Amino acid sequence: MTKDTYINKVLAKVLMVGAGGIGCELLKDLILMGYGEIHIVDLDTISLSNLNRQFLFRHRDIDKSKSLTVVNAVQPFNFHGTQLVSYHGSIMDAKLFTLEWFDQFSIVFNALDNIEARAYVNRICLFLRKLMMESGTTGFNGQVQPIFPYRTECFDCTVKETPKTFPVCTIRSTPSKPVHCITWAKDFLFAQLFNDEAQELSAADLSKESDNASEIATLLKETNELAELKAKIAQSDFVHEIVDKIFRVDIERLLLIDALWKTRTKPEPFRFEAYEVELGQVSPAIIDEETTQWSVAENLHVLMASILRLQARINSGKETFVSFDKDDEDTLNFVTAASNIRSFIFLIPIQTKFDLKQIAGNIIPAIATTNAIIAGFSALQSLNIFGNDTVEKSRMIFTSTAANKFVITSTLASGSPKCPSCSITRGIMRVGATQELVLSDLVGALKTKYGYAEISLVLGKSKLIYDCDFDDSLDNTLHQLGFVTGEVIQVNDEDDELESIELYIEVLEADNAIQLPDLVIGEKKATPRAEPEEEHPVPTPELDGDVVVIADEDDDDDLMITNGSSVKRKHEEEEKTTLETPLKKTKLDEQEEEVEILD
Ligand SMILES: Nc1ncnc2c1ncn2[C@@H]1O[C@H](COP(=O)(O)OP(=O)(O)OP(=O)(O)O)[C@@H](O)[C@H]1O
Ligand SMILES: [Zn+2]
Repeated sequence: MTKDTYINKVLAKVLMVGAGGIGCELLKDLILMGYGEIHIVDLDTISLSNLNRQFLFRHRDIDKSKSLTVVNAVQPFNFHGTQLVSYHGSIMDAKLFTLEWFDQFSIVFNALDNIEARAYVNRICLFLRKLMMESGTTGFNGQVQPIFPYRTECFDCTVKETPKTFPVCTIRSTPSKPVHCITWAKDFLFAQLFNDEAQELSAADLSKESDNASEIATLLKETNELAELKAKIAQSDFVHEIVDKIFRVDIERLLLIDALWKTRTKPEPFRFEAYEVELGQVSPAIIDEETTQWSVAENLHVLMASILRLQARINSGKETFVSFDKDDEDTLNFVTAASNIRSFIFLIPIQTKFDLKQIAGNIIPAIATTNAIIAGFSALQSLNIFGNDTVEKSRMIFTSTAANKFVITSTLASGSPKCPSCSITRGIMRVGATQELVLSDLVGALKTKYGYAEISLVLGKSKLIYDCDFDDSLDNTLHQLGFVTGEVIQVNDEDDELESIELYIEVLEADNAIQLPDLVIGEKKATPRAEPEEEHPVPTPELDGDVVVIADEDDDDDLMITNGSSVKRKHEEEEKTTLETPLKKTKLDEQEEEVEILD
């Protein structure tokens, strides 16, 4: 490191987003490297399952804020006296984290676990032309991507595959894989019985997925009966009624729908009586045997035991409902046993509790070593930023499981001309008095400033607020239309001659003018926000068994049932198992071979 690099680094203020698996490692590295000031943002609290790899946390820290806890945890080795500032909140909270706030940092290190937050930070860094060090790991795979805005590929330059979901009818009527039964047990059965916030699908939702009227009627009936049973949760025969309904009555009803079984093997309704003797001989210790495959009677024992415990928790009044959590033994036991008995009925292989936990909870195990390697390279790569030839010296880094190489590097590619984020000219628009300024003021200002003859305006992801055929809102105030700090507006040339632009809206308290950024607007070339094109197919990784990562709104590691999708049953065979984030191909400078890149 040269003297200049050292001085610049010591003076630098950097941001680290995410204090989880990569974040803990990265913070340690940045502190030991002697960065002057590090700000840390994380929205989460520490949970038991974090402790095996997020080494800055201890058992006593469970339920405490991650970002606040890491700051104290690193003090014993904060040899260079790095200033640390932490924030508990989502980086996407534009009120808390304004553009001005982002602008104070020389580098933004992403140590996140979801596409949405990464893409958000990417866009902010593009607006501010700020360097971002993107990193991610999944199991043994990991990568670091330095992003120099408008010079090298940004996070959105490669197509990110939407996480996999399953058609509802596969889950509810015709499961064929363990993961279908797990999803049913966790997202349908468990949620319906023990979680008040569970939402059930309407007939309209179901009809989008199946053309079979009797199937839809059966599924709705199933759910209504479950809701009636749930009302009996405090009663002593609850357990037997549940088992009989879900594993016998519901299955018998499904069997009446001939169309479902023309090409599929029929399920066999479960008869409690057939296992009564064996059930009496099951050792209660079976519940702790995580890596053995339980017999049908053992699954039945665990199911009944877990229902009793969950029933007692709710009856005690301490909890009004219980949510599935892979670290909550009662919920995991219930889902394992219910899923396995359903698998048995549908002639699908049974899973051990250990395997099921991976699938239902944390799907691809996070590996501490991969996090450590990736965090190390993320920190090391940041040193390039302070020297000369920064782009030329920077590399993408990938972990490798090949016998003779641990990491693979590649030079940074330039941004894709089709990228919805970095192929578009962007700037920051500052507006005050949004309660007084009306849309026509803005339309006029935009046309004058940028030379458009006629424009259309799209607010946020897709809200068209103005074009020449839709001028109803011209007299509405910007406030009424939803102009708030953090929102983005896209300006398109109705004549298709000039490029579109995207403006980040920053609402100012005092000033009442519209301040538009100076932008050079060329002739129209690519269509912004274009759909990803076929010519860059995203390969689907081969995974063993049914390991999948599927995101829902709250937890990126959750499985979920497709809900209201327009995919009908005939497409169900097309379902794919995917990683949380996409893979793409890139050329390598050293090996001249192609590798798969994991974001
Ligand atoms: N929008 C966001 N703003 C701030 N922090 C975020 C945001 N989204 C995710 N994070 C944080 O990024 C970190 C990612 O770390 P990691 O991948 O290890 O996930 P985790 O939730 O700690 O672990 P696991 O999901 O495996 O239990 C988490 O601490 C998470 O809270
Ligand atoms: Zn891009």
